[in-house]
Amino acid sequence: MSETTEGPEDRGPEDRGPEDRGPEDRGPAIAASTLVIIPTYDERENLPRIVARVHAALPTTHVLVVDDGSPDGTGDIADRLAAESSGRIAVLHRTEKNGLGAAYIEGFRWGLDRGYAVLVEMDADGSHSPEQLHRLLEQIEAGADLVIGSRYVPGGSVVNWPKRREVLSRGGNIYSRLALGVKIKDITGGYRAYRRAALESLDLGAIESHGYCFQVDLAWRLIQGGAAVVEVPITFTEREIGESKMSGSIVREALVKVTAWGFRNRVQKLRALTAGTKVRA
Ligand SMILES: Nc1nc2c(ncn2[C@@H]2O[C@H](COP(=O)(O)OP(=O)(O)O[C@H]3O[C@H](CO)[C@@H](O)[C@H](O)[C@@H]3O)[C@@H](O)[C@H]2O)c(=O)[nH]1
Repeated sequence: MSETTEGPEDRGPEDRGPEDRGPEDRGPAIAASTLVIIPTYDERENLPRIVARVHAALPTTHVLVVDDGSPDGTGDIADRLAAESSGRIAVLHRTEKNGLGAAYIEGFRWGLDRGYAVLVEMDADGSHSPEQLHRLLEQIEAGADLVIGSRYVPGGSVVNWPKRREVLSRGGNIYSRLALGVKIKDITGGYRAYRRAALESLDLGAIESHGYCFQVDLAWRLIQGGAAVVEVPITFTEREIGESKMSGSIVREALVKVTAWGFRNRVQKLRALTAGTKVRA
């Protein structure tokens, strides 16, 4: 299904100890065992910029690009970046566009197999600022299982997003909160850091969400499992180059799935209530 291009050294974080921390290390110590996963579809101009920003902000952090056979040649650019990266960038090539969820799951598996302590989700288009990644990692170091970079907590913001997109996003978050009974303000947000144990606790093979409701799906599964989920404020900036891959079918998938999860949860709670046991969330 997919093939990997790795940088020349192909060293996972398990190969490095604290003695390897040099003066170039910036940000929290855990940055050196962090993998930033960047899914790409037609992001040829954005990819080199975002990768350079990640490494300028956190020089020891590794990057995995998961490209779905982008027609614009993003995959070739990713290969070139990997070849020049001294092992800090790797690339997973998938044969065709198959959704954000499937791309991330393949990236998570790759990162878990190689021993990374933290796995980060980040868009390629610059909406998620690598300069704010340390905020997410600091919360992982403080004990969180999942940290969501949040546009909708105090201090968070959205810059240059078309009004209808912001309304859709805010509406989707309010609907998810009501349907699922959770307190998270930005459960659809895609700038995240996962502690590896949190991902290991999930049956990744059972996750079928294709589009952006994948974000809700994962957070919801973790909340139900009792994980510590924390939001930190971020500034989300609309892309300057290229186009969003958001579509009607992505919105419909989210609406149908979130409604079904919420309904199922209410039924479970009712059953538990009558049986005298407790259901999370
Ligand atoms: N490999 C792969 N990558 C994809 C696919 N679809 C989208 N991507 C990549 O996923 C990232 C996000 O896609 P965009 O289409 O730019 O997202 P957006 O509209 O800005 O989405 C925003 O809202 C989503 C839903 O709330 C969020 O999940 C996302 O993080 C962001 O906040 C980009 O790097 C894009 O290339 C796919 O099928 N396959």
